[in-house]
Amino acid sequence: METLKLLQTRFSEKKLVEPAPSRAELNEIFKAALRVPDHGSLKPYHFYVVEGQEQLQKLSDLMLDCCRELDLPEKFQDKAKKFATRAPQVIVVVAKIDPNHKKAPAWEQLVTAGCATYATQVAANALGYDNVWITAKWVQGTAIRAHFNCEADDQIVAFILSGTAKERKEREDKKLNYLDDYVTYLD
Ligand SMILES: Cc1cc2nc3c(=O)[nH]c(=O)nc-3n(C[C@H](O)[C@H](O)[C@H](O)COP(=O)(O)O)c2cc1C
Repeated sequence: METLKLLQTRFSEKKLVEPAPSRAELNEIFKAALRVPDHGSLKPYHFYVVEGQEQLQKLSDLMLDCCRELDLPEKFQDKAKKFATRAPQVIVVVAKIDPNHKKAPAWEQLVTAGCATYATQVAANALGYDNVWITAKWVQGTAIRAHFNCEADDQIVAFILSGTAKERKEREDKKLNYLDDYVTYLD
């Protein structure tokens, strides 16, 4: 699909089934993610690809642990229990933050990790796949942070649920109707 059209019509899909991007396709996707703007060329992110029932179930169990640790309401526990069945692949994006970097403060590094997440989503879309970026409060849980090797200042910024939409929505650009609310030209 034409690049501009893809960017203008991107949307999330939450009901995801097989197929998900293959290893070779993921390599192409991550090559796109690694080209996002990056003050200081720090590459302040790491991607973990979680696939297969065993690993997805492990992640679901960890989420449940974190719900208990953080005393999250029942609805989060229900979501955690169902997590392993939500998508065939989950791409976890961890912002690897150096709080003492001279040029790029922590917030800039976090923004770069966010850009890398978005680039991952859109690159997968360009290959014909669908996804949704979720987080939820369990990203602060001790067990999940440890599972993804988070150091003290690191932050899990995304679980990208990845696969193919069960029933793909039509692409539309209706969200471009209210540009004036978000854009001001100072001329
Ligand atoms: C940092 C971040 C965290 C998000 N966390 C969640 C989440 O936990 N659950 C959720 O349903 N959507 C979450 N979203 C929003 C979805 O990714 C998505 O953008 C939203 O459902 C709107 O759909 P659209 O992308 O098709 O416009 C998050 C988005 C961002 C940028």
